[in-house]
Amino acid sequence: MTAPLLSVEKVNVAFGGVQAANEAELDVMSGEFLAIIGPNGSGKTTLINLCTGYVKPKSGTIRLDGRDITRKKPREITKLGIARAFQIPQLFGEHTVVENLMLAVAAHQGFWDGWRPLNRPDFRAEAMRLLDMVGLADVAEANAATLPEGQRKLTDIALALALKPRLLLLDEPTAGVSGDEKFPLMDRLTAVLREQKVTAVFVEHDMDLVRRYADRVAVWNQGRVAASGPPETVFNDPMVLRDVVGVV
Ligand SMILES: Nc1ncnc2c1ncn2[C@@H]1O[C@H](COP(=O)(O)OP(=O)(O)OP(=O)(O)O)[C@@H](O)[C@H]1O
Repeated sequence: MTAPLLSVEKVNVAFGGVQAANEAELDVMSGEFLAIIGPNGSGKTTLINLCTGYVKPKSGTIRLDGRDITRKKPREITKLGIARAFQIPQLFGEHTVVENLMLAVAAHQGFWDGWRPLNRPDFRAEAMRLLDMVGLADVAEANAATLPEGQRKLTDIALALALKPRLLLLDEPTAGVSGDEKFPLMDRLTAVLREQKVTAVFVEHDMDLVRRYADRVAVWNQGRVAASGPPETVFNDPMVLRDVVGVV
């Protein structure tokens, strides 16, 4: 059997009396598009924080391609290949879209030291390549603050791809996006990730999106996976329907 790209092994973390990860176990296979669903407060964002180094577990191990990354800093984890797209895209609104991308490209290449000129042709070319990939070349010169939410999300994805990740973690990629924009956004996102061979884990509350886009669903409940499998199996599980889908 192939080894998982990411493995979460018996991970525990508590905040006060809340057990946000409770002997959590999860394997993510290379090439998967895995959805994480579950009730509010069940630990979905904590899982992302653990895998990106923003929260350290009390016990347990997290591995990327077999390598222990449990105690590594967020920057080191990014370098090893895990990127994250935030629920609320963090863009420099007063700068153009392409300038935002150029900063990410420069940072990834180690040029983020505040004085080197960032406006290099090679940074711009790479930034434009990434924007083209997510379908935003036309708005490259627009101020980031003027973009509609769906395009802001795609810009955020392009920023994450600038880091050349093997695994991308997305916390509610369509949160705040209008109903009309959701499906085109997810179509573009999944196409780009498959084309770039990036494995993805996405936390999602919209079950229509999960049914349509996930290869596999992991149902989070009380800090651990309560069920997992292809969408058609998971959404026919009476426990999931009763305890999770009814409340998400
Ligand atoms: N940094 C923190 N400090 C204190 N408590 C936290 C922290 N992070 C998470 N928690 C708590 O841990 C539990 C799990 O939170 P988490 O955000 O991971 O859940 P979630 O499943 O992502 O919820 P939602 O669907 O509402 O985003 C919650 O009770 C939350 O209040």
